[in-house]
Formats: sequence, structure tokens, C-alpha cells
Amino acid sequence: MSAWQLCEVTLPFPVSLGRVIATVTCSGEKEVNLAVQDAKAAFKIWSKKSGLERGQILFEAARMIRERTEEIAIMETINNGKSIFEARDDIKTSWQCLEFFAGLAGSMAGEHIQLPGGSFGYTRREPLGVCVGIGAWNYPFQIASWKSAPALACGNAMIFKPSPFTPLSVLLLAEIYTEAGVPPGLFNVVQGGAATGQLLCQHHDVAKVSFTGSVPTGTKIIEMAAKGIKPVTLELGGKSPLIIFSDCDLENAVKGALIANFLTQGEVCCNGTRVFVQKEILDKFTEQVVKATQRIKIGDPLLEDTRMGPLINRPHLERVLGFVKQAKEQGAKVLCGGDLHVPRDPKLKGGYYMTPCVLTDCKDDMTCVKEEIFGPVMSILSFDTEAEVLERANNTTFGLASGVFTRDVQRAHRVAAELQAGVCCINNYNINPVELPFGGYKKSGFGRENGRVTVECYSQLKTVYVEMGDVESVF
Ligand SMILES: NC(=O)C1=CN([C@@H]2O[C@H](COP(=O)(O)OP(=O)(O)OC[C@H]3O[C@@H](n4cnc5c(N)ncnc54)[C@H](O)[C@@H]3O)[C@@H](O)[C@H]2O)C=CC1
Ligand SMILES: CCCC(=O)O
Repeated sequence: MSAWQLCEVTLPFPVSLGRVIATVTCSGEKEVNLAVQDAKAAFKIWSKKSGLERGQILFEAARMIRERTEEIAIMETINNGKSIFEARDDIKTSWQCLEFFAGLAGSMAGEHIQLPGGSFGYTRREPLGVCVGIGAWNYPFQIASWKSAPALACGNAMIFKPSPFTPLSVLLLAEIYTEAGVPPGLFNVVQGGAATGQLLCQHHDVAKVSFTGSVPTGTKIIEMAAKGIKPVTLELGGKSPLIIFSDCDLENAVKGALIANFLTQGEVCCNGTRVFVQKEILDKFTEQVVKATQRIKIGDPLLEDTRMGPLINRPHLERVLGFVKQAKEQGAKVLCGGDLHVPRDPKLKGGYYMTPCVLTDCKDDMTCVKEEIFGPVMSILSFDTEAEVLERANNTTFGLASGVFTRDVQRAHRVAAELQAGVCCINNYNINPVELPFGGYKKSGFGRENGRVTVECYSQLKTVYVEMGDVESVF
């Protein structure tokens, strides 16, 4: 089968303003095999370097990303449609991630264990080999950085496949790694959709798959990995709760709710889209949230003051608008937004824009409350007591993130402990510093990105026993 027969995407790729920005060739079997072959060769060189040596190269790559922030951010905005303001932040968390794992690389070590008779054992923390990273379209550069930085720091090679909707910015990352001094082929990019992803996951020389995307695709990835007994990291979807108690700082809670719902056009896996508000402050909170939402500047994502750009593509826009329509049919009230938006600027007319939406009168069994919308749609629900809201917040198959706003410090920690989610933010939301592990519970996946613990996701432990006496034979 030729490479082209294996492509499932129609080329050229459209972007979110409805214009073609580039034509990218899909990688088929031949290209995937070549990438794996090159990665294996590069792995031999890279894995023999000391952690400190690897760290030095990653620090250099981080420095280059930081220096080229503006260029990469512009590319990301064109790639995805998010505002340049946000794209800069994605680039920042990317070089920070490289710096964090560059710093850890030199301290990766095993243990020495004393045993009877002077014998001893030790453990070696070793890389896995050729790792595959498969990314979603919402944070293309950041996802590639969050996967490759720990992989490379631990001594692995990585082949990365971006989403076919956002194929471009990761190429800059590959260029930077090469210029910083990683061996050729250590970080390689292959382009394509599901077919290319499958070839990567099923390749017998691939040691691990780290995936960011939807639950249905994550299920397929884990099935393919199971056949090869390969470890996987799965960063999947979410329907996270944000709980706002009546004793909160209201102004902060309103700001938190907007951050929890409208960054990157709401296309954020960890968004707090189920906003539970205690009855006493429901009206006041709702009024302020609606006012603030109506002020969000929609427009050209490359302009400094734009805070919301177009959604990723037309089918996704239609899907999100469909969720709003269904919410109305099921009894929710639209307080603002939820409509198609056609900007006045003629050059933006083909863009996949909608107005950010706040829904109220939501009930737990409505589709908009149960399913991940992945667009700018906030659902407000009211509650009476802590016990009640905890039960309702946890009543979901997802478990990526959560948040709580309260001035009661004991309640804040009690609620954080009870929420079934991999991340909980107290008195803020969507704050994901690279020093802290990020990842889900339940159907939101497993394995972690960022934080020290991620070293365990990209390395394996070898035990070495050393005999200092004679062999005592039982035969
Ligand atoms: N937990 C997290 O960190 C994040 C999760 N997501 C989730 O991702 C979803 C949206 O992203 P999409 O790109 O639409 O997800 P998707 O699951 O459709 O695609 C993700 C990636 O998997 C590839 N792929 C598709 N089918 C495949 C297959 N059979 N084998 C191998 N690879 C395959 C795609 O080409 C793409 O690169 C949402 O559900 C969102 O919640 C998005 C970002 C972050
Ligand atoms: C913080 C990561 C958010 C995403 O990738 O959706």
C-alpha cells in the first residue's frame, strides 16, 4: 500500500479562518518506518549521554524557544486560531517545560541497596527507547513540548504526530531541537491522521505511546498498545466541575469561571464547564458572569486586544452550536451568546466564529452538562449544600480537573480531597504550572505530564544484583 492510500485526511488543510495556509504531505508506512529507523539510530547516541549532557542541550532548546517566542506564537495563532495573547502563554509553558526537565535530567538516578554478606543491589533508571507522541489540535506546540521534554530528558527518542488540523508549529520545535544539538532523527515529526497514528502505535520498534485527544481515540490507542504490551499515557477529555460557594470572593470567582470556560475558544480539555453556584449568590454571580462574557473581544486572533478567535473548523463549530440548540430544547436558558458570529472585517468572514455562551437553568441530566462540548459554552447549575454538590460534581465518567472557590480554608481542602479528578484548583482555575503533575482520573486517562513524577512515565527501572561471595548451590 502506498503512503497516499494510507492518508485519511483531505489535503490541503484548511485553517480556522477558512483559508489554506499550507499543504502538508501525509506520512504513510514508508515514512513511518524511516522515522522509526532514524529514531532508533539517534536513540543509541542520545541514551549514552549523561543526564547532565542531555540537560544542557534541552536548556539550549528552551533558550531558543524563548528567544523565538513571537515567531512561534504567530505561527501557532495561524495554525490554531487562538489569540496571539494566549499563544504567547503556550510558548512560555513550553520552554518552561523544557527547562524543568532539563534540570531534572542530571538528577535521574537509581538506588544502592546493601544485602547480606556484603552483596548488594542497585537500580538503574533507563530510557524506554523510541516513544511516540500523538497530539490534539487545541495546544499543538505545547502538547508536543510537554511530551517531548520529559521523553528526551530521560534519554528516549520521540516521533511526534500532530493533529492534521494543526500540522505546522511542531515543525519549529523539531527545527529548534536539531539546532540545539540533539542527534538527527531523535525528535521527528510525521504528518497525517488516524492511519498514520495507527502505523505508529502498531510499530514493533515503538516502546511507548503518549496520546492527547478524545476518549474514543484513546480507547483505540490503548487497544493497539495492549497488543504490543506497550505503556501508554492518555490525556483525554473532561467535563470538569467548578464549585462556587457563597462565601467566595465573588469578583475572583467570576474571573475564574471565565478562565475556566473561554480560553482557546473553550477548546480546552480541563475546562470547568459545569459551574455549580451556591443558591445564595446565584443571581449576583450569573449577572456578573454574563456581563463579563459579553465584553469578551472576538475577532482577528493576531490582534493584541482579541481574546477569542475562531473555532478550529466548520464541523466542530456546527457541533458546538448543535449543543447549544439541544440545551435550549432540553430546557436550559441562553443568557448570552451561542450564536454564529460573522465579523465585520471582510478578511475574517470565512472564519468559524461563535459568540461565547452562558447557559442557566441547567439540570444534571441535560446533554450540555453531561457531554464534553469543547467550545465556549458554560453551564451554570445551582446547589444548596457541600455534600450535595460533591455528589453531583463526581457524578461523571470524566475526572480531569476541578475547582473550588471559597474563603473557608478547611472546606477548600476537604472539597479538594473529595473531588474525583486528577487536578483541583483552589480559588483560581486552569493554572497548570510545569512543576505540577497534570493528568486525569477515570475516563480522562492516566499517566501524567509535567512534575517530577513524569520521569516514571518515560523510563524503566533495572535491578542489578551483585554477588560478593561464592555461589551457594542447592544442587
Ligand atoms: N487531557 C488533555 O490533556 C487533553 C485532551 N484533549 C481532548 O482531545 C479531544 C479533541 O482533540 P481531537 O484532536 O479532536 O481528538 P482526536 O481523538 O480526534 O485526535 C487526537 C489525535 O489522535 C489522532 N488519531 C485519530 N484517530 C487515531 C487512531 N485510530 N490511531 C492513532 N491516532 C489517531 C488524530 O489524528 C490526532 O492527532 C477532546 O476530547 C479533548 O478533551 C485535548 C487536549 C488536551
Ligand atoms: C493544560 C492543557 C490544556 C489542554 O491541552 O487542553
